[in-house]
Amino acid sequence: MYHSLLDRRRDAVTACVQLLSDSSRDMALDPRFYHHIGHPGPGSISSAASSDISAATGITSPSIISTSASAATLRSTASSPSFRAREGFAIPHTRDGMASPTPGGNVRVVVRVRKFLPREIDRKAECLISMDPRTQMTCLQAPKPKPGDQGKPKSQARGKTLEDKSFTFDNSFWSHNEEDEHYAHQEDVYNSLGEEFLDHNFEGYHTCIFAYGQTGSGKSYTMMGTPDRPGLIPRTCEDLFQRIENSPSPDISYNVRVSYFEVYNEHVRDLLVPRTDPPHYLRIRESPSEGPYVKDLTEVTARNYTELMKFMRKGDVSRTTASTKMNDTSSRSHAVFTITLKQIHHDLSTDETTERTARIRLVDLAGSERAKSTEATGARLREGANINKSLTTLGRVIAALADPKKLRGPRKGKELVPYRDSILTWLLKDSLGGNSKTAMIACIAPADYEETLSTLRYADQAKNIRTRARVNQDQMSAAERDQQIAEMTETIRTLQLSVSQAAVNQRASEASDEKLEEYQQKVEKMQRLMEENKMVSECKIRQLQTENDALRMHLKLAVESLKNPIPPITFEQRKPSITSLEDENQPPSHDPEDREGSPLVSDAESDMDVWEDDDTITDDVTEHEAQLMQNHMHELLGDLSVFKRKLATDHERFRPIEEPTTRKRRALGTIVSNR
Ligand SMILES: Nc1ncnc2c1ncn2[C@@H]1O[C@H](COP(=O)(O)OP(=O)(O)OP(=O)(O)O)[C@@H](O)[C@H]1O
Repeated sequence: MYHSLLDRRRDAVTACVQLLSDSSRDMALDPRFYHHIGHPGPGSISSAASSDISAATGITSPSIISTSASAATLRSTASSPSFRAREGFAIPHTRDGMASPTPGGNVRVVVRVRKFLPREIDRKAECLISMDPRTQMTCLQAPKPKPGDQGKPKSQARGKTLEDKSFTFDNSFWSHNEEDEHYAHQEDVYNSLGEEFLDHNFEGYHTCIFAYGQTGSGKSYTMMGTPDRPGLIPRTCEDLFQRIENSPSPDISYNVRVSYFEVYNEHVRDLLVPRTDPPHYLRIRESPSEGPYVKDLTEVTARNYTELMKFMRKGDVSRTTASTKMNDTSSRSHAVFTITLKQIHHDLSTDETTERTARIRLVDLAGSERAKSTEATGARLREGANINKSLTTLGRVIAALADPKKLRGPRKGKELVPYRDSILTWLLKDSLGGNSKTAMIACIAPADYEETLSTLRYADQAKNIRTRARVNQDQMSAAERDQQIAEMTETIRTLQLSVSQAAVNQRASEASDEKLEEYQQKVEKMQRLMEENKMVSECKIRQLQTENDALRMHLKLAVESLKNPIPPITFEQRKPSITSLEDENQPPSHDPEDREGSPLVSDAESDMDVWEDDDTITDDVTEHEAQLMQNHMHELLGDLSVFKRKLATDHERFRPIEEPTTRKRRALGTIVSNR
């Protein structure tokens, strides 16, 4: 139905344009009319073919975005969002759901050195780091020998081999002293890393940025920042919504969801729910399609930047921190902030929807620490041990991924990456070695040789990891989507029955638990699908409203143009130059006979007569044509109303009646009461 209406409307508008072009051959139509309908206007037909504006509707097609995005090299700041990702939906049309594979990329590794903290200033610490902004090289100098080491060569001081070391990274951020012209502010870190990663998200890639380093090296400062110096996470959130709000295309809908959890002492805790005593820990599951995930993790929709920040702060407050000797507010857990960006593009002409999903994972790891330096005891010591355990596993995972040959097990070709040896690495499996574009920010303190060397070695190894990021894209017609929902409804009904049956029969609780879990997952998936359907129908309504407005404006302008045509521009003919030369030598004639003989005067007069005649004829024609077109337009508006009514019905049908969580709870409540 949508198609036939659309085709009819398109034909009619084209006919109107043709009609107007024909009738305007001898009169000038208001140029605003041509501009408004996206028609090139008389005399510029050839350029129409390359126009990015639909001749039928005047609505900017997404391809115009890619034209503007051809300035792919544009750089921008956080306050002026990047245009690089604005490629619209120039989607590679694969129907298998997973869009075209793209060549894998290496993990991007950057390093950032912080300024001295008061305790370092107090002990007159020396800065061991230097960076070359040209080559992005980071140099670590061996510390000066202590008084007891006097006389020994520098390399043997403290009984250890301490040497100067150099490493080259994708970026070396110098944040040690603000007076330096190369000082890297929070904004600089975002501009050279966060912005590009957000571009990837809009292209449909999953991304992960994680901060790594010893305790007190500046990870939380880089990721979260402070209220007056926001870090990478708040900047990403802000830029994300700025881009969405500035999105010029009415046919793309956006959905942003967020979750936030911490891994504390090898347990996962939801940071978006209030703390409980005893703490409620979540379990980890692995699905064949999604990989490892946290079961029952809260995922909420954020409609704007303010809401997103509210969730971020809520989670931040809930995160486990404590004061240690090395850091007053030391993070005692690994925090994983995840934003899921869904872009749904609806093509009105084919009634097909294309969905891009990107997961933005921003991880602030707990810092590695030496019990000797932190002087921790009791709970702090146990936390430290667990932090170190997961970071050591992370190191082994990085080492395995960076050199997979080393870790080929006894079975030929089988890789052994120890993801499962810690909760952190298991959950980050996909981000570290799978479908993700990943970056590591190695944070270093300026005056700790050994810890910094260890961090730089990790970072150096991580450079060799290759991930296999691909665009996560799905294409579906409206009919397919409806069918999927119908199938899912049926599956849910069957599952619900079998869960109730299992409960009634008091069978092994494990089997019923599995069914229950499967049922929950299906219900959640269906809720998401319904939500997306709602977005698609909202998108259709938006597009139609735009077209409707455009059509009304066309009608108004066309009728105005027909009723009040701009008179054609007449050019005063000049005498041929030879005549002028001849006439210059003669006095002006006042004889009426002479005037009659002059072709110039008589032509001008006859022109005037013709114009008067044309005007009378045109008036009749335009009245008639205006009437014709008005009829056409009325018909079209009628069609559009039918179309809108159909959409409103769809919209009503797919509107979620309750909050998803309430629904889920009720569904579960039903099952529990059935048991
Ligand atoms: N680039 C920087 N500029 C100014 N101050 C910084 C910078 N980096 C870190 N700091 C300061 O250093 C201190 C420690 O930083 P932060 O808490 O971010 O360390 P961390 O690596 O997250 O530590 P932990 O692992 O213990 O949580 C904080 O007071 C922070 O404000």
